[in-house]
Amino acid sequence: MSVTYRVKGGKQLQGTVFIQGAKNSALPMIGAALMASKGRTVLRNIPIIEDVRRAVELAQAVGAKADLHEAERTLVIDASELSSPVLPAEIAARFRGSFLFVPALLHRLGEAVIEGVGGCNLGSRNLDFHYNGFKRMGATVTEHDTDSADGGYIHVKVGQLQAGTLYCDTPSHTGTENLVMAGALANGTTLIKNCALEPEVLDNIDFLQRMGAQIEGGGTGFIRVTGVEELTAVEHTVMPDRIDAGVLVMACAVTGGEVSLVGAELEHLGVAVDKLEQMGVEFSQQGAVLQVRRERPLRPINVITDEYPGFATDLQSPIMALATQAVGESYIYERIFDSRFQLAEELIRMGASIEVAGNQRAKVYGQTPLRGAQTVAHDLRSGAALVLAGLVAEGETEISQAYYIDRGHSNFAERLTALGADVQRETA
Ligand SMILES: CC(=O)N[C@H]1[C@@H](OP(=O)(O)OP(=O)(O)OC[C@H]2O[C@@H](n3ccc(=O)[nH]c3=O)[C@H](O)[C@@H]2O)O[C@H](CO)[C@@H](O)[C@@H]1O
Ligand SMILES: C=C(OP(=O)(O)O)C(=O)O
Repeated sequence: MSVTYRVKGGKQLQGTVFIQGAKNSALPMIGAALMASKGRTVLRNIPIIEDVRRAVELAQAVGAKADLHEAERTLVIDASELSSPVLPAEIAARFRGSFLFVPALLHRLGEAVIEGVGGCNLGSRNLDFHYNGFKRMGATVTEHDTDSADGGYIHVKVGQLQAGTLYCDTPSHTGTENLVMAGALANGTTLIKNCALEPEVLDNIDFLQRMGAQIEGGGTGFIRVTGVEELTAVEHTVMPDRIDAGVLVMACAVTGGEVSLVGAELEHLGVAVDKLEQMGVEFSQQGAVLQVRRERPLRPINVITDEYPGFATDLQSPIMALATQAVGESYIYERIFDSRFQLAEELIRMGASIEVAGNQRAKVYGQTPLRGAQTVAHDLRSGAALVLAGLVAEGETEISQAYYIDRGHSNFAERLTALGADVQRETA
């Protein structure tokens, strides 16, 4: 099935929009739920996105019962019987979060067979911190035909994971989550150094603690996990998605509108708030509602992506689109991924003036009028960013390969349309 978005520009966004549950919280929680050997896990505020649908299919493929109640945004998982250690390529290679199933398979079945890992193509996306951690805990990791056309598979095997001293060379988001989950049912106390501080990592630790895991130090660079005998199925509400919120803030800002975001938390946006304020976006948090507006002309900005609370790399593409409408020269330095600028060529096709130097530095010269064009979403956030560009472009912007948008933003076209935009989603 191919998905295309069509955006007709020129409408100011006004009104109220609901922020979805966080993709990057929900996915590790689905992996963690497979560690409960009895009972039913209930995850509320689950985002209804393609990555979650794939995660549900993957949970079913390894033998769990997983029912996604879309209208209730609730996922119920019964992992009392797991039957297969195989993460099949046709599902696992379609999203990054598939790799978050590995600790549960190691604990429950003593092995995991990884036929593929997907996710946005952003340059190198190594997994050495994860594999090295599993090895330090006693696992063997064997590659089988990984150079072949079908990619082969990786086999991780262990009797029982043993506690160890582990580390991430840089504070990897899913790396931290996987090592914490590996420690949760291991024999002894595991120390993990240089951990990620992202709010979703903390949400997942909170979930694991409810399940009975003994974890200390979440939110610091050092996490200590003392393995327990078993984890219990519990109920948890997934935190709001700060990237979904950031994208919608920028959608409002690019059109010069005024929008209330229900469920968005300013603090979760980290440095992005300060950068957007410098550009001329006004924020006011009233309880669980974040009010956003932009009246004055947008000012240019310098952005360096960084781990939380730095400027999130997942908001780098949207701010590139926004910067095309700022008056002056903006500078973007992408530090986290080594190839996350494929958006630039698409924005240039729409009339933007952007210079990319090497793979990680870009200058955006604004303000340039944008015109509708045929564009391609190269990954999730570049797809969302093209929708933002389309909101201020003259005429119609077509975004193909838009399955990527559906991977991470639920009902994106409908939510923008409810704010007054003209965005259509088509499938063929
Ligand atoms: C499902 C999920 O949560 N995805 C998020 C997660 O991805 P993900 O967890 O894959 O991102 P990481 O934080 O692990 O990766 C960041 C950088 O570290 C490098 N690295 C990572 C692990 C490793 O073992 N070796 C290594 O070299 C990667 O190549 C990359 O350059 O964090 C990213 C960075 O905030 C976000 O963009 C993604 O939305
Ligand atoms: C890079 C992203 O996701 P993933 O890690 O799931 O590919 C993203 O959410 O922008």
